[in-house]
This record gives sequence, C-alpha cells and structure tokens, in this order.
Amino acid sequence: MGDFSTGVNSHEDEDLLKQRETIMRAVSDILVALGEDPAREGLRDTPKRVARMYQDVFSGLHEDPREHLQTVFQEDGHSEVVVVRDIIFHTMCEHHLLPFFGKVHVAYLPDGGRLTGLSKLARVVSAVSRRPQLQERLTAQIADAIEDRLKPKGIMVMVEAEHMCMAMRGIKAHGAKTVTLVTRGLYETDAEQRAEVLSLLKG
Ligand SMILES: Nc1nc2c(ncn2[C@@H]2O[C@H](COP(=O)(O)OP(=O)(O)OP(=O)(O)O)[C@@H](O)[C@H]2O)c(=O)[nH]1
Ligand SMILES: [Zn+2]
Repeated sequence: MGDFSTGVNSHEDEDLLKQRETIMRAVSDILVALGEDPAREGLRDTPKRVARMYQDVFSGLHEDPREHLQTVFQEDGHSEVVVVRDIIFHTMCEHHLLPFFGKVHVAYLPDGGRLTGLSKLARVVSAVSRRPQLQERLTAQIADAIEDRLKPKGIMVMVEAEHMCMAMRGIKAHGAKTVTLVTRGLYETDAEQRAEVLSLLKG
C-alpha cells in the first residue's frame, strides 16, 4: 500500500479527511486490480488526486440547490419571461461515473414580480451537477428548485449534453447529443406560450 498521508490542515473537517482516505484506498485497490503499480513515480500521488477530485465533483451531494435561490427580488409589475441560455455544466453519469457535460437553458415566467438574481440560476445548475447524475433528473431538479422558491407561473428547463459513457466506451457514438426538457405550469398547458418560450430556449 502507498502512503496515504493527505496533507490536510488540522482544522479541516475530520469526516472529509476520513472520506478522502477511504477513496484513496479504493483507488489504489483499483490500480492494483488493473495490474498497475500504485507505488511507481507517476501514480504515487494519483489516489490522493483522484480522491480530491471526487470530493470536489461530488461536493453537491448534500447541498440543497434551493439554498441558492434565497435572494428573491420583488419587482412589481415585472411579468415578462426571463431566459438564461448557455449555462455550461459538467457532471458524472451515475451508471459509469464518466462525465457528461453541455449546456442548460432556463426560462421562467415570474408571478407577483418575484425574481431571482441571474447568477443564482447558474448556482442551482452547479449544485445539482456536483453529484452522480442522470440527465433527466438534473433537468427536473433545476425546475424543482425554481418552482419551490419562486413559484413562477411557468418554467422550462432544457439540457443538451454529451455523455462520455456513450463516446469513450460501449456504443462509441461520438458527438451524439441528448436533449431533455422539463416544463411546468403555464408552459405545460398553454400551447402558444410553450411554443414561444421553446423558440427562445433554442436560441
Ligand atoms: N436515461 C439516461 N440514461 C443514461 C444516462 N447516462 C447514461 N445512461 C445510460 O445508462 C444505460 C446503462 O445501461 P446498462 O445496460 O445497465 O449498462 P451498459 O452495459 O454499460 O450499457 P451500454 O452503454 O449500452 O454499454 C446506458 O444505456 C447509458 O447510455 C442519463 O443521464 N440518462
Ligand atoms: Zn453512463
């Protein structure tokens, strides 16, 4: 077994340290199982790097995305659709732990002048991305957070992504794009409004 000293400052959370050591051991075991030598120069720090990377890319697991929508502005009389396009995200598919990544487009129709800061929508995307994911669930979780906090008249969330598990392995369908769409409220029931906001999301 390699050296599992982690170099974490004493004030860092004890649980995070334990978690990091557990991941490091597991990564080292995988390298050995693959026939690699985790003690060789190039791999010596790999378990530590991978552990830190996993702790980072999965750091949204216990985060409530709604926390980012606490900033709600009251802007009376504002009832036009708000669209934020091209929010870049990266996440990990929960089936293979390989990345999938792409763009999120969000639209909501405010009710009672309730608006949120534009950056907060990107923060919600970041929170739900930092966990093992499915594209369909990522899309729904963004809509859920907006619905819960802003209670808008309508929501549409579109996610376009490329899945490395479809490109690097398996079917090897390079460049295939998966598009998922979640609609809520007025955008579910009103065909005209739905068509209008859909064309805005597509850009
Ligand atoms: N619906 C959905 N499927 C996903 C997502 N990410 C990966 N997958 C799919 O999850 C499926 C898992 O299928 P399995 O048959 O259990 O696994 P597998 O043998 O590795 O499948 P192949 O990729 O077809 O080789 C695959 O079809 C993946 O393409 C996602 O975000 N949403
Ligand atoms: Zn996958």
